[in-house]
Formats: sequence, C-alpha cells, structure tokens
Amino acid sequence: MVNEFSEPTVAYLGPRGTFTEEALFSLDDLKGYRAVPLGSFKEVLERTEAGEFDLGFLPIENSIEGTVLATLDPMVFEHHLLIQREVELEIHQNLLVKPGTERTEIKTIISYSHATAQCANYIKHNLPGVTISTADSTAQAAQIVAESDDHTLAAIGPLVAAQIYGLWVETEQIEDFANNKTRFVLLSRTGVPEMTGCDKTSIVCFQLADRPGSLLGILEHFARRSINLSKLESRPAKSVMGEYCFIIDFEGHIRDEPVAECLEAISDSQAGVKFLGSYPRVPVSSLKDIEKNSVSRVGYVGKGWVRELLNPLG
Ligand SMILES: O=C(O)C(=O)Cc1ccccc1
Repeated sequence: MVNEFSEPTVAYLGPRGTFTEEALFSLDDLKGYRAVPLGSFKEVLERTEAGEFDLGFLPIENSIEGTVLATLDPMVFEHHLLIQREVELEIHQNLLVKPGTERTEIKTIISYSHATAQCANYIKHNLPGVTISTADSTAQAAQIVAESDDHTLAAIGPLVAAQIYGLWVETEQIEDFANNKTRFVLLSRTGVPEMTGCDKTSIVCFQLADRPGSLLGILEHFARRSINLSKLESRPAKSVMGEYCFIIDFEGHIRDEPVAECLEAISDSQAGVKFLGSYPRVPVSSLKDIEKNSVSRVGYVGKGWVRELLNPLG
C-alpha cells in the first residue's frame, strides 16, 4: 500500500456531506477503513488506480437521470478498476440557502448536474428564470453557498450538507419523482469477490466490426445460456462517428461456468470484452413494490397494438 495512512483506505466523492458519503457510511464492513473525501470523480478514479487508496467509491446510476457518465465513461475507456460491490441509496434533494435568505431572492441555483436535473420540474414551476450553475458535487455546492456573501445563491443537496456548512433548508424533498434512488459502486484495482449465489457481472463489448445483427449476435450468447440481463446501454466508442460499445450488466458471476463460457464465446466471435467485475447484487424490488410505486398505467400500449394501428377498422 502506497499511502500515508496505516489503516486501509477508501477514497470517495467529497467534500464532507455528499450523498456518496452517506452511501459509503452505510457499509458496516468498511468501518475499519479510513474514508478520504476527494474533490472530483476523476481524482477518485485516478488515485485509486494509482494505488494511493485501497478502494474508491462513486455513484454510477440514478433512477431519474440514468447513468452517471462521470463514473462510467472513464471506467470504460480510461481505467482498469473492478467493481467489488454495489449499494443503493434513496435520495432526497433539498433547497439549501444562506441563513436569512428569502426564496424570492434566489437568482442562481448551484449543484452537481444530476441533482439539478432531478429537480428540473420543481425549479421550472417554483423558481422560474433562475440560472443553473454546476459544482463538482452536491456538498461542494453547499460549501460554495456557505462561503459566498451572495444571498441570491442557493444549493441543491443533502440535509446533512446543510448541517455541516450551516445552511438553512428552504424546502425539503424537491425531486420530481418519488422513489429517487442512486446506485453506487465500490472499486478496486484487483480482486473479484467470492461468488454469493446472488451476483451480477458488468462488461463492455467493443464491436470488432459494425455489421447488421452484431448486437443480436452478442445477446444470443446470453439468451442461449438463459443468462438474464439487468442493464444494456450503448455509448459512443469515441473512435469513429456512429460506432458504439455496449455496456452490459447481467445476473451471475465470472466463476459460474456458463458465464465464463458466454464471455469467452462473445470475445471469440463478435467483440472485444472488457470485464468490469463480478460482485454481489442488491436485491431487486419485489413486484409488490413496483405495483405500489407505479403512478398510472394510462398511456401504456397492450399486446396486439401494432396490429390495431395497422388495421384500425379491422
Ligand atoms: O454524492 C453527491 O452528493 C453527488 O453530488 C454525486 C451524485 C451524483 C448523482 C447522483 C447522486 C449523487
């Protein structure tokens, strides 16, 4: 270990008071680790890969805004880090102001881009015309507001950030959708955790050639082995316009024979495969939870709707 601390270390997106910190502190078995807040996603990734920290911890996906590209893209294209664990945290966004500030005074809102996006409707209807400004994290935004003399500036972020930086909570829970969750990942330079029987594997498939059916070809390897996918996302390959790579999460562990065989088959035929880790997966919501949270079924199309569209009279 090449760092100044005697105990094992975990670097995370700081400063103190981020949602990332709250998610990290929920991991009981990391209590013996020294948690070190860093200023940016980039710093966490670079310094973990360089071996300065044993582990890194970052958000990777939000249920309203989707993938956190500041984590995923560098993991796909620049770094060689392995996911050790995933954690889900329920997120509530809050409007934070300097003590004494009236809502009518607010002219600029600052936060991490995902946080302001999670509250876009709230801002449009309740703070029309405000300027949106970007910080490296929600807690950094709170710190900026606290350190500024400007009463027209407000932050969006966690309640704990208001406490740490001495801000007032103007309005609580301003996110646009209920059930706002963020998934975080624990990263390490080496090591694949033991198989638990309830695992997930993440990979990136880089197509060797762009030809018809190449995605289908990749997916067939999973279907043939009854391996269930939990996420499929395409990202520009960053080489040629129109070329993409596919980021795939699926159930199972690299030490499961069918999983290993599937990855071998894909890399032998269609694509270069980058392994991002096999790790215990968070329990999936039960059907009952989904039912309870679904707002309305109006607008969903049923079986046979294509036929109905084609033959409106038939
Ligand atoms: O951890 C935080 O407070 C952040 O600002 C990062 C973040 C990004 C996306 C969703 C939740 C948190």
